[in-house]
Amino acid sequence: MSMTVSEKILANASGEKEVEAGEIVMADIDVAMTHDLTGPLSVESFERIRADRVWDPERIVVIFDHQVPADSIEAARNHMIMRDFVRKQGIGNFYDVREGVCHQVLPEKGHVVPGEVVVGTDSHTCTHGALGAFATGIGSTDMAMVFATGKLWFRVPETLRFEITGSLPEHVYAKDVVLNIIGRVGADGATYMACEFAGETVAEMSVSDRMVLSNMAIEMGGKTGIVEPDEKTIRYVEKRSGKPYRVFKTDKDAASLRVMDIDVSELEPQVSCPHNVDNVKPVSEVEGTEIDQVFLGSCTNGRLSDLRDAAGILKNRKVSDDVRMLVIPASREVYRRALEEGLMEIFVDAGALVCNPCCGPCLGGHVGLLGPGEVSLSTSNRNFRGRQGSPEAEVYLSSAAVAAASAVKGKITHPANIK
Ligand SMILES: CC(C)[C@H](C(=O)O)[C@@H](O)C(=O)O
Ligand code: SF4
Repeated sequence: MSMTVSEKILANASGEKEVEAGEIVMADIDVAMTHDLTGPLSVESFERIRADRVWDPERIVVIFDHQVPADSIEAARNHMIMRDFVRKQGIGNFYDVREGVCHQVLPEKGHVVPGEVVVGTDSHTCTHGALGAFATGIGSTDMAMVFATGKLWFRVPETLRFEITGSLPEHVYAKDVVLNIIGRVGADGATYMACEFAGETVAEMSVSDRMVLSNMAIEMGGKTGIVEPDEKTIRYVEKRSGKPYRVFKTDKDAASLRVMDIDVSELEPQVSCPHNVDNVKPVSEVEGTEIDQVFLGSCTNGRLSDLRDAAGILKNRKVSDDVRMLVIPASREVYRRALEEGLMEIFVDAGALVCNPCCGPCLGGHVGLLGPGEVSLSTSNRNFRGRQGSPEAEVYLSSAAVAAASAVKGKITHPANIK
């Protein structure tokens, strides 16, 4: 039977020859990730169901990223609960406060390979689909069951495949592509679907750019965001992981497959406007909007290429006196490489604040919150009311290049217009 890549992975994981969209399967979990914010509830539920030992400590990854270093007594207590769990269960894959955002660190450290089923107690776990895995966010209580049994049930999703063609114009990035798609499809337009990103534009993209696409699949309701593995994926994975992998691809005549064609050759930089991610406009329509803060970072756009794009614009320029700019590398590896390349010097000289790798103000729980009436331009993935602090603040979302150009001007600016 013809199947999509997601169906093939779920069939393989549940010991079936074939599965169909809509069917319920019980799948073996390859990687189970939890973090400092949602982990304590999983641990509590695990104890409540009287589970004693986790099914396989090697398949569990625990990472602290949302509130690091601890910014409250409650956060410190959460860290203690998780450190204790890790110790008791003998979990070796543990990243304490220093490593960065889960969705960057897991791929970087080789925890994810093509063909796997990856679950995490975080909605942006879909990011890992960029490596050809079926990756999805689950609830903390579901995770307790995964910890205990190594299995989880899934309804096999239908697939919505975006066939993306055309070369990206200057100043246009993966972020613009995915914002444009979300603007067209709507925040609930792909609910419970496997969003598949394909076509020549995706083939041209680096693995890190593909992660931007997969990362935002959840913002249109997607169950996962997946890219079929190719040589770039294999190269990325072989450099970082010794795990065996399986390459699955979509059969074009799979019954559950819907295809949407997207041509990006004329695309302008895109901005998602308050207070919904699908309120997407070309930058020219919002150019000149005054901003108070720029946040360059997160699991969407805190990677080395984003820091490079921003530094390219900030070099020999200054962040506007009216703007606070926060630069938060997505991981320690990104931080380290940015240091080596001299990018951090550029940010500091421009007047930006560089923080330790973490989620930062992305979900309004840690550093750099907004006050009432303030406006933020952020490279992250959500702009709901109150997302980065005050419910009376406004959050716009963009690429790293638009964020950097706007930081210089103090208002939303097309990167071509900074001279
Ligand atoms: C804290 C966590 C539950 C949450 C998520 O699931 O996505 C966060 O990472 C976010 O981005 O809103
Ligand atoms: S960076 Fe933002 S979106 Fe990503 S995991 Fe952290 S809080 Fe969630």
